[in-house]
Amino acid sequence: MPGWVLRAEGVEVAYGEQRAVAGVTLGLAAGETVAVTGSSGSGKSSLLHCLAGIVPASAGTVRFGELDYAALGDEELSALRRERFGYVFQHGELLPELTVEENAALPLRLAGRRKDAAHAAAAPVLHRLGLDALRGRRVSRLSGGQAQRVAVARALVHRPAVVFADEPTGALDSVNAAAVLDEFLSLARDAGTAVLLVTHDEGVAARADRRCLMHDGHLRDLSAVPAPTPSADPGAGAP
Ligand SMILES: Nc1ncnc2c1ncn2[C@@H]1O[C@H](COP(=O)(O)OP(=O)(O)OP(=O)(O)O)[C@@H](O)[C@H]1O
Repeated sequence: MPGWVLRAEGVEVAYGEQRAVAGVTLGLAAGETVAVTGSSGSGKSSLLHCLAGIVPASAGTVRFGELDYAALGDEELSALRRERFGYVFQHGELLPELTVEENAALPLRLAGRRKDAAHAAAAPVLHRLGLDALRGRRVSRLSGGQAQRVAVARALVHRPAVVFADEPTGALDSVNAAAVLDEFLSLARDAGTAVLLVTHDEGVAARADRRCLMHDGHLRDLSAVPAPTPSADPGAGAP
């Protein structure tokens, strides 16, 4: 078994009577990208929010390394989310009045890094994402594709262990979506960051290392090696 950076076992997420996630076991290895697809309402976002420590599991366990979320206090869980995780959501959720580099450097500033140092650390990430010329521009004045690149930079700038991405390119046209996704995943792989990617888009999912399908709260690993099917003729191939 690989050394999982994140591991969910028998996880359930319930909203009152409704069980959105119904017993999911999933591990993420360092540097690995796992895509979860499934129809609307199948529980993809609920699973992602639970693994990200945003929504509590109503049953089962989620562990980051050896750390069991259920054993962490609110402060510890917030610190884990802020320092070890990154997030890319469909609508970026950037701060529109801040500049590109201020947004990208935010996780480092929240971790107590001084402005100059935080911006210096953000520079190579912005460069990889083709944002050099836009560093001083307010996010409110960017195109959708540019803003989503900034969201990717912000998710990765602090070299998190895991990035959670929910329809990360859902607001972009297909050309922009493919370009942003490629840059995102190659930056994450280079940094050894695991990515949990939730999408309904088969083209997006096809870029992941491993694919899982969510259906009615249950998860199936589509990359798992199928059990060998018994030969129709047991004697075939025998000497
Ligand atoms: N905060 C909530 N309160 C109550 N029910 C919720 C809540 N969030 C999700 N649900 C319900 O849980 C089920 C799973 O929703 P979820 O958003 O996880 O699915 P999804 O696969 O991500 O869907 P989509 O692709 O449409 O985003 C749905 O029936 C949804 O209505």
